[in-house]
Amino acid sequence: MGPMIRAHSAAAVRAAEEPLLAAGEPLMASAAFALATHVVAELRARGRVAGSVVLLLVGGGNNGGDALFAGTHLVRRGCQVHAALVSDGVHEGGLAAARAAGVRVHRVLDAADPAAAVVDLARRCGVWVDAVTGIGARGPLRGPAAPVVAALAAERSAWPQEPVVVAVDVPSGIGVDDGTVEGPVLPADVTVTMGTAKPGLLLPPAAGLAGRVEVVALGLDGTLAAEPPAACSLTAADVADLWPVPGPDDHKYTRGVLGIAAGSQTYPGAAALATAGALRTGLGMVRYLGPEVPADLVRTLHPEVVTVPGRVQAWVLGSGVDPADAARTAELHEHLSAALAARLPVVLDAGALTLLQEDTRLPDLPATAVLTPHAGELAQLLTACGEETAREDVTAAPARHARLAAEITGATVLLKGPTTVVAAPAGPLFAQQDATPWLATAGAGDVLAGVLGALLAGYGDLIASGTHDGAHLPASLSAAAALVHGRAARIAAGLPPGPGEGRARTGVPITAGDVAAAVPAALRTVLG
Ligand SMILES: NC(=O)C1=CN([C@@H]2O[C@H](COP(=O)(O)OP(=O)(O)OC[C@H]3O[C@@H](n4cnc5c(N)ncnc54)[C@H](O)[C@@H]3O)[C@@H](O)[C@H]2O)[C@@H](O)CC1
Ligand SMILES: [K+]
Repeated sequence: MGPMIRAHSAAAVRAAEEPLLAAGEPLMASAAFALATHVVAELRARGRVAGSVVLLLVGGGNNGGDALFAGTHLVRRGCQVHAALVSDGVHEGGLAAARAAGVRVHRVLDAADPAAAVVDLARRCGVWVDAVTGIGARGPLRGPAAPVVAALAAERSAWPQEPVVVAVDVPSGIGVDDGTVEGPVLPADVTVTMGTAKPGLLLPPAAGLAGRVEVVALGLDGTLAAEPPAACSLTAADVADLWPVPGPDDHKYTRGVLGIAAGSQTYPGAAALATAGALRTGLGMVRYLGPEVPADLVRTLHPEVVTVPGRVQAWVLGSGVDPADAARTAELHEHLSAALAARLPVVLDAGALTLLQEDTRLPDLPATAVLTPHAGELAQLLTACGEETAREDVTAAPARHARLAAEITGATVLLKGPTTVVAAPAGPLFAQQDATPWLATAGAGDVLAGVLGALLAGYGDLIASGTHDGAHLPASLSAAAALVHGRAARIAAGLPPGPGEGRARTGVPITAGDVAAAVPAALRTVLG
């Protein structure tokens, strides 16, 4: 289990590089050697290295320079290397070294149709190295590089035996700092990233185009370790560090009591699923508060649940609650007021998000309130806050919108999606890609609310005491809950717990109940 994947912004990487470059550190030489090593490893994994034909797509900056120098090493390893120059000027030293080493240079921009010329060349190459732009990119790809990359992206998926695509630093054209994809991008199998990961390699939708991310430290790790990351992804090891494990002196109240006000006459299942998620996560007690129908169901399914009011250390409010139900929303308001007054953590899900939209407290929430919208709910919430937003705006830039909502409301925002993004008003963004598309099923969100609520309840006293690290703890716990929930879904679907683990398999359909039932198995892979 590796440590947290930390990503830093382009500006932070440049600032960290500066003193090393000033001291004469040969960063590009190191980057190029590491890149060549990774290309060789990919070739070896697929057959032989010598005799392989490699295409370098070379842009006008140092990103292209990395590839040209890497080309010299690949020639030495017996590869036939072609460099397609997709910019009028390219790194001079790199070009001279590449030519001297025997890299075949193609000035494709002189062709009548540069995209067709590159595709022609690419068809002869088993590995494509994407070095058009790196952290120096401004906006989506433009100029002649844009149609070239678009043509290669189309060509790649049309191949019976797809080429291996290795992106240098980032897949060219992604939003390096925000993970947006606003123009053509060539999806990579591997991204060899320099110094540290970049936010766009973790954040959706760009993260889905980066493939496996290999970080080449380049000696920047010391400097960057002291810098808070711009984005990060928790690993199982991080979650194990965060997870509350009971000691011999613990009892149910010290382990955490979670109040759940979820479910309704119309949607009683939400109450059962949120409760199931919470109980399987492990906590002292669940107190379910709601009308008779869901309460009966909860008691029948989970006799360990208490259904009378009393002390709690965290709340889950709103899953399966109809915002048009006046009596029920009045109860939610009451619970929310009590939670906020006591500085207790509170998960605001589904119906609670809708009722928040008319609430004067919306811009004044603490980071200990965790909102759990999906893209459509986040768009509605932002619109209610005066930021006209459509669902598509959120899916195109999830991190930016989650952060905006956190800044406006003061709350922590867990944005549900294929990749879960967590944003607090300050501090790093979290991106968790632990689940499987099978998790897109009714009730899965209720289970997540329960898992998160239980985890927050375990930290409830600490959070209420205000002695924790400000905004960061609820965000870290939210990311941890997303990881465990995602792993539970994978296990329930018959997949290996971590996305990178085991043979690629399709998995089988799951229900939300299956996910809740698999939470202990997911925790076994985390806590051991
Ligand atoms: N500073 C250094 O010595 C090091 C830099 N490294 C590499 O250098 C990269 C950064 O190099 P640069 O700062 O030269 O920048 P890049 O090479 O990332 O990009 C700059 C080039 O891309 C063009 N460009 C910018 N936006 C574009 C767009 N939207 N569409 C098409 N072309 C666009 C520019 O005109 C310029 O030619 C890193 O990503 C990394 O790969 C590594 O070699 C490590 C050491
Ligand atoms: K690149």
